[in-house]
Amino acid sequence: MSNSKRHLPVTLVLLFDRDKDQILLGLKKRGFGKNKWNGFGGKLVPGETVLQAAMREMEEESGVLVEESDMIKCALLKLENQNEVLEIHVFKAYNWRGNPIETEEMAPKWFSTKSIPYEDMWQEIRIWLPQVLAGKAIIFHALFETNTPELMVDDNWAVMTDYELEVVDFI
Ligand SMILES: COc1nc(N)nc2c1ncn2[C@H]1C[C@H](O)[C@@H](COP(=O)(O)OP(=O)(O)OP(=O)(O)O)O1
Repeated sequence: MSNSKRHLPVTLVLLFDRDKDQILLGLKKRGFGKNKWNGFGGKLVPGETVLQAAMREMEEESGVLVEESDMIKCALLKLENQNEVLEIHVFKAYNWRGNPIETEEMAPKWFSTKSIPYEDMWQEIRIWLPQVLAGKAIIFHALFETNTPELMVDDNWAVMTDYELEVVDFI
């Protein structure tokens, strides 16, 4: 990986209802990743830690409050294209306050963990999410090719050309 590329940290929170074996996903209503299902998260604001950003974005996008102590770090995704490395800090949570509501950015929906809508999600999720569902902590590094216009499917994240997935004890 090139260290000279811009590294952009963002957060992603996955909420699990253990009793019902369900995961909360949101359909992105606008901007980057519009019409894709994903967890809840986004960019850090200046002065914020990754954990603070994860809590804030979760509440802003879903109306659900997850306490800091209930955020469990479960994955670090390093998604690299020609220009930058998107570093996605992924947390899972089993405890929260409030009920999910539709917001300006996301329309939430509970899914059985056995029927995740992978076909309507970012392409790399189907590779790493099953590991997280199995209770593993992972570091995932993927390379994306962006200069093949005829293959462009996801804006700047056209085609994943290679990846490594490492199961780790902690992140
Ligand atoms: C490129 O592939 C991606 N894969 C996955 N799994 N998740 C992604 C990918 N690209 C973005 N995301 C996720 C990571 C974050 O949770 C959000 C970023 O969303 P956004 O760019 O809208 O960030 P915000 O801070 O909410 O943006 P604005 O407030 O400026 O709208 O998407």
